[in-house]
Amino acid sequence: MFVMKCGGSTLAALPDVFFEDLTRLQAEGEIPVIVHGGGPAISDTLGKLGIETEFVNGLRKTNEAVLDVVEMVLAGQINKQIVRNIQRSGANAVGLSGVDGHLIQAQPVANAHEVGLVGDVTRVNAELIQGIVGMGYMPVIAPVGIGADGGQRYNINADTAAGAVASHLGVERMIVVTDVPGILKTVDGEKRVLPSVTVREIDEMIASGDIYGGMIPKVRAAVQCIQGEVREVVIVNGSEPQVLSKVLKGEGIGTRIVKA
Ligand SMILES: Nc1ncnc2c1ncn2[C@@H]1O[C@H](COP(=O)(O)OP(=O)(O)O)[C@@H](O)[C@H]1O
Ligand SMILES: CC(=O)N[C@@H](CCC(=O)OP(=O)(O)O)C(=O)O
Repeated sequence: MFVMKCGGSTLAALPDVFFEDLTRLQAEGEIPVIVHGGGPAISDTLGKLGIETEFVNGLRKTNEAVLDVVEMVLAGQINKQIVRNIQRSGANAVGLSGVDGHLIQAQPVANAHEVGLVGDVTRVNAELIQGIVGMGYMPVIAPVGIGADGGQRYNINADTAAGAVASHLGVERMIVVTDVPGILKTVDGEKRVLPSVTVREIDEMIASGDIYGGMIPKVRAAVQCIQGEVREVVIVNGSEPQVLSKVLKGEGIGTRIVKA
């Protein structure tokens, strides 16, 4: 089993072969568990509705009105689009949000006074995921969390949610699919993909500004989950043909984030 996080930056551009690759892997027993984003689509709909949106350190400032849109777009539009794409390629998929079956339990983030109803994951219902997988369906998870009291919803960054799902499931590998071929660094005036980076190098790259914006929650989630059972997190570009198979075969593709 492996966790695959699919970013909103790349979702619309994912080719049919990406979903065919996913389906083949499932048939071979690799079992993908998918957590998806959809940041650009949320911003789009908020814009159409005239609701202002703002990011603080990569997290969307979220109130109840924003949360309504986040849930509608992520758990509705995007989640079902991915489920349809997987089903079209011949596999079985079930879409859920973190609210369903208390799949992702959350609590307010430490800087809730700045970002509002944004959550950190406290618990993942791994049994529910195992059950869905056991029935032969690929779980497709939208990162909306639910409080322990079952009342409050939370907007969770999709990278953070994926990292937490990977940790709680105890998978060996998380693959982060995005719109760049890995972590890039400018060397001698040329942008290069780093084949692997350690936790220490990540800290240095954030401090120097080499890693910024949407890459920050990805590397933070990666660092957090490789402290546990997850052996490596690989960041890849979704438009690379058969990218998931290549990662699982150990081909040197994208950037691997490893403990040391
Ligand atoms: N060092 C880096 N290497 C590659 N991309 C980076 C780096 N630092 C920041 N980024 C930015 O991170 C973006 C990916 O994050 P994001 O747009 O949030 O994607 P997603 O929607 O897939 O989560 C890249 O398109 C790039 O602009
Ligand atoms: C708290 C927070 O920022 N949540 C994100 C959830 C979606 C997401 O993370 O999507 P990407 O993976 O496409 O960036 C948001 O509202 O945009």
